[in-house]
Amino acid sequence: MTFIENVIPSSKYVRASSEKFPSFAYVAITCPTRHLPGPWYTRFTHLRLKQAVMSGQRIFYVHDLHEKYGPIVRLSPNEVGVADLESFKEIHKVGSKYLKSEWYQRLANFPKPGVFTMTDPREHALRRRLLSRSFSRSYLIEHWESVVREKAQTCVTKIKEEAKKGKTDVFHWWLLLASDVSAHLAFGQSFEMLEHGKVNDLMRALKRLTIGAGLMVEMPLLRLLRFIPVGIVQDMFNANDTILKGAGLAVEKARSRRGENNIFAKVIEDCEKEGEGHIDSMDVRIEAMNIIIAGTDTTGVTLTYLVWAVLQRPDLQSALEKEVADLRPSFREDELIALPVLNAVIEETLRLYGAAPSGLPRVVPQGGAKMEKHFIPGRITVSTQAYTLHRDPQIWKDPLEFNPFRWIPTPVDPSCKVAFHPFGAGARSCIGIHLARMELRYATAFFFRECKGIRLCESTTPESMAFENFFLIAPKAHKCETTMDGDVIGEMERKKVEAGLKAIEDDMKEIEGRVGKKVEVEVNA
Ligand code: HEM
Repeated sequence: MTFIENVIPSSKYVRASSEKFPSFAYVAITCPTRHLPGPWYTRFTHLRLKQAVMSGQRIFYVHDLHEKYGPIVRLSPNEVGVADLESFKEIHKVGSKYLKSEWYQRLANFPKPGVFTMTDPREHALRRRLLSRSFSRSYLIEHWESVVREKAQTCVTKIKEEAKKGKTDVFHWWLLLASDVSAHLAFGQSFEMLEHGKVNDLMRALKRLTIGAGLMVEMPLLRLLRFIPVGIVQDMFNANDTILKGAGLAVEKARSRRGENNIFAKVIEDCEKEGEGHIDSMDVRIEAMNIIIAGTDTTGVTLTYLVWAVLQRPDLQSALEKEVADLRPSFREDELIALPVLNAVIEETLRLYGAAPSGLPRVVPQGGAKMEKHFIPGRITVSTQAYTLHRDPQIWKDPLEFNPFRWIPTPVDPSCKVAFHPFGAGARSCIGIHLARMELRYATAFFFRECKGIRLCESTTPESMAFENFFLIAPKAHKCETTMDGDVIGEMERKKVEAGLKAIEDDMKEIEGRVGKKVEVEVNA
């Protein structure tokens, strides 16, 4: 690979050019996106974009470029950012010819692609149809609602116990909840991670492997690290076989007709009954892992930001606490769906803090496409990011304000409805949406019912909660501490006294300024 190919990889025109004229001038002149708006250096290289990706800043970098250059912006010679609503609809509509880019294939760290990483539309449609039935709302309600409810309740009990003793990290607990739910669905048995307060070895290994895959997709040379015989490095870059072996339990459970089945029992049954599609035992293992990867951090992070957003607004917190306090003790999801404040808070959290706001890369079909007023050539990658569309002032009133009441009454403005896509859109939208919403509703309801008056700890600040963006977002500090310890009224009184003393100090300074000398005052508390 020449230097130029390294800077602009996997591009035919660069390969041809580097053989003849290995010069930047040639690259800039032949760049297929040279006519589009964007910083000058993006005609030559993807390095600036890559730097943003590797430092966890991609959504901010791309968002700033849209603010500066408009809804269509060149991000690298082969990639274009799109924040235009009409183009977004075209790219993600059902039956779209814009297919997932090879980025997803490179992300697949297993021997075969699964539903998330498949790029071939026919292969994907067959697999998706098989899995969809197990993720439909009616199937989930019939078979899994009680499991989700029970786990959300256990999780909140743990949070409350810890919060009363001092402080509790809700980020840790929400991740455990989502992990426990996904694993139970995939394996057909509870790993009791909530009960133990920590993830099990298989989940820990899977997490490391996912981090490794995320790094390798950006820096393919890291694959060489597979040969370094150090435990943590092996876990990140070479643990596929061990993990897939562990995932064999998913197959076992699905094939046994005894005891608790997992979601694949239905998939295999349908597959055998109707003879449509094919899913072998390796596919089941891979999909089991995919569901855990796709269903854990997404839900855990979203719940964490929900708590963070609400606890900063005492009026909203009281309204939510009151709404869920009125539920009957054995409430079900149907009743939660009818609660206006609870659902509005979830929607607004998904708008500003949904865990997957990054660019979703798709390839422009052959022949190219017109987007806004620009022509985008075929085979160029276009990516739309929810982070930008969810903050577009042309679509949302006061877009940066966390205001759940914009969702009441529904339906909201039609363009908001189109632009709102925390779960993606079209044929590749999130298959776990009903499960995720069920978890969000139960966890939020139990939390604000059981943990009345819970507060953010001083360690939880806008800086600690700033986004780190590695495809998903997460709080920079990797924690979100809350507390129910101490006397809330006393705490409020202390704050009032402090505010009063500050006001007196300010007045004194002003008087001193006027009289031109220091004034002594005695405060008797
Ligand atoms: C709040 C929680 C969640 C959010 C914000 C979320 C978000 C998303 C988004 C944006 C996509 C589209 C990705 C793309 O186009 O590249 C997606 C796809 C997907 N999600 Fe989720 N997700 C959540 C929860 C879940 C859960 C609980 C599961 C399963 C247990 C799940 C499984 C999947 C799968 C398998 C796909 C790929 C679908 C396909 O390509 O056909 N997600 N999700």
